[in-house]
Amino acid sequence: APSFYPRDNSTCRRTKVAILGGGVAGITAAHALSNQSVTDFLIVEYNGDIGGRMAHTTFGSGPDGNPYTVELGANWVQGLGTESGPENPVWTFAKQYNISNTYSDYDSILTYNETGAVNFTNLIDKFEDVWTEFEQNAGTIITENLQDPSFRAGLWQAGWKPKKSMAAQAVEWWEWDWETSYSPEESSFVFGITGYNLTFYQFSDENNFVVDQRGFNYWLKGVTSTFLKPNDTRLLLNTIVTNVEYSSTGVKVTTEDGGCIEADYAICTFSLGVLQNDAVAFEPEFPAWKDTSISTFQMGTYTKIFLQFNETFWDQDTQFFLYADPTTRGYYPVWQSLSTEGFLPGSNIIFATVVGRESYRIEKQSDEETKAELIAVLANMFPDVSIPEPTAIMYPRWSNVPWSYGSYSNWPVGTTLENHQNLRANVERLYFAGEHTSTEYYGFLHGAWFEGREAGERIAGMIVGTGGGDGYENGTCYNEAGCGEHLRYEGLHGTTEAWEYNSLNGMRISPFFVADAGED
Ligand SMILES: Cc1cc2nc3c(=O)[nH]c(=O)nc-3n(C[C@H](O)[C@H](O)[C@H](O)COP(=O)(O)OP(=O)(O)OC[C@H]3O[C@@H](n4cnc5c(N)ncnc54)[C@H](O)[C@@H]3O)c2cc1C
Repeated sequence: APSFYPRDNSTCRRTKVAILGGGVAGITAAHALSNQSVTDFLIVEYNGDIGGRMAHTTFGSGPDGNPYTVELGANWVQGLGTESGPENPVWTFAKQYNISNTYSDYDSILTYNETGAVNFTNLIDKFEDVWTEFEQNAGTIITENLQDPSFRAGLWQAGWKPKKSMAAQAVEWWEWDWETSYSPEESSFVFGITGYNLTFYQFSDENNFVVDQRGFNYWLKGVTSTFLKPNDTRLLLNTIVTNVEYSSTGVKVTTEDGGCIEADYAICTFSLGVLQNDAVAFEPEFPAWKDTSISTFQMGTYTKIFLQFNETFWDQDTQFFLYADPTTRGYYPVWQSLSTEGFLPGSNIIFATVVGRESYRIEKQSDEETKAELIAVLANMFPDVSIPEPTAIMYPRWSNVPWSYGSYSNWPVGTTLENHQNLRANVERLYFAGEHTSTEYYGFLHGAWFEGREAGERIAGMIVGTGGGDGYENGTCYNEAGCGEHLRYEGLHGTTEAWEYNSLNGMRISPFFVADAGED
């Protein structure tokens, strides 16, 4: 008998599929199972609510004395879609559940340095010209199976060399680090380009910012209510997984409250940060191919720091304020006004964003220390204003959140599709899904959505289609790339071959097709 059999059978709950995590991927996995009439599943969630990194909290106070709702994690629907083309599923649901949102107008921007307002928006145009050139270079790397260089090298070869200009570095941060939470030096060139294209060319280049006072996760609750009853006993909230024992016949999950679940299959949707920080014990230890992928991919940190004042002393009609610090790249570079029409007008709330090393630095500081730095930056940006004392300050410390350990994943330099496929691949009966397993849309809500669906369908295909010789057959497998086990690579090649860009490796859409569409 497999070693995971519980010492005391009577204490374990039995289910067909244990879904570990109730974020977007976990919920869509459960939805996919339900759609194939597999209703014997349990969702185990650390927090008291579903949504995971689509998480909100209350902040400051409004005219009625009640606080505002602000998003700590995901805030935008990114790449909405067009009438004729495919639509981002998150956008489809955002519309269905009337999620309040506003189009992010990236032309609504003012630029600053330590002397105050200075117009360097021409550098934004210049960067965008370079982008057109280097995406062609990325195409060549793919077709010719060449080595994946850093995003920095890609920029450099296309003529973008910002070293001597803090303004150019601020623009680069706005265009790159702000999205990926890593620097160009740390990021993959090829998968940076494909990731960008598959969201912003396949769907559209529009990003809509959510200000719904019910919270962004309201749509996910709506979706959940279509297949779970209120207080459904299949959703275990406030339940922390501590151990996962897996084998070729099943999975046993132990929770901090002493409970356990025995399942035929499990889908682990914990973030890459959770996997990297040994927050959950997996037994047996993962094989080398799995560990290599977990340690290779990066978990970034993205921090929004919210400030409320008694007045709005910045331009009320502008959405974005970009600051080039004289000495430190990425030092409180982007500021967003929530006091602007379409957001939370009259709220007097503005927030700054930092990522990566700056996030780690301020996570170790007190709110007071960070507040002093923010006020000094605002004093640089607005030399004619005597910056008032904020009435509220708040920021999350994502890299220490025990159910996330970071914000979202990124692809490092010199990666291959094979290495990433190993991040997606199941180990025996334990399957994986989440934003980090998405080849096409890593880092995004919709990445988690597609991967959760695929994991649910792969398993449903096995459960529903037991009549077939392979354990599943046509008609019962909904997943385009097949059901059952994932492809995996026990020996990794140095580069990715052009034909490997296929759905078996999580690339359902051709990166070439998208690059062509983008050129039109
Ligand atoms: C600051 C920030 C900004 C972002 N901005 C955007 C954006 O604007 N647009 C966008 O599309 N995406 C954005 N993202 C990314 C987006 O939030 C994620 O891609 C997505 O929410 C990930 O969903 P998931 O299901 O893969 O993982 P998660 O949401 O992390 O779900 C995993 C679940 O597992 C649970 N869990 C973890 N450990 C345990 C345990 N031991 N026991 C039980 N349960 C556990 C967690 O509580 C969580 O609910 C942002 C993320 C952050 C943090």
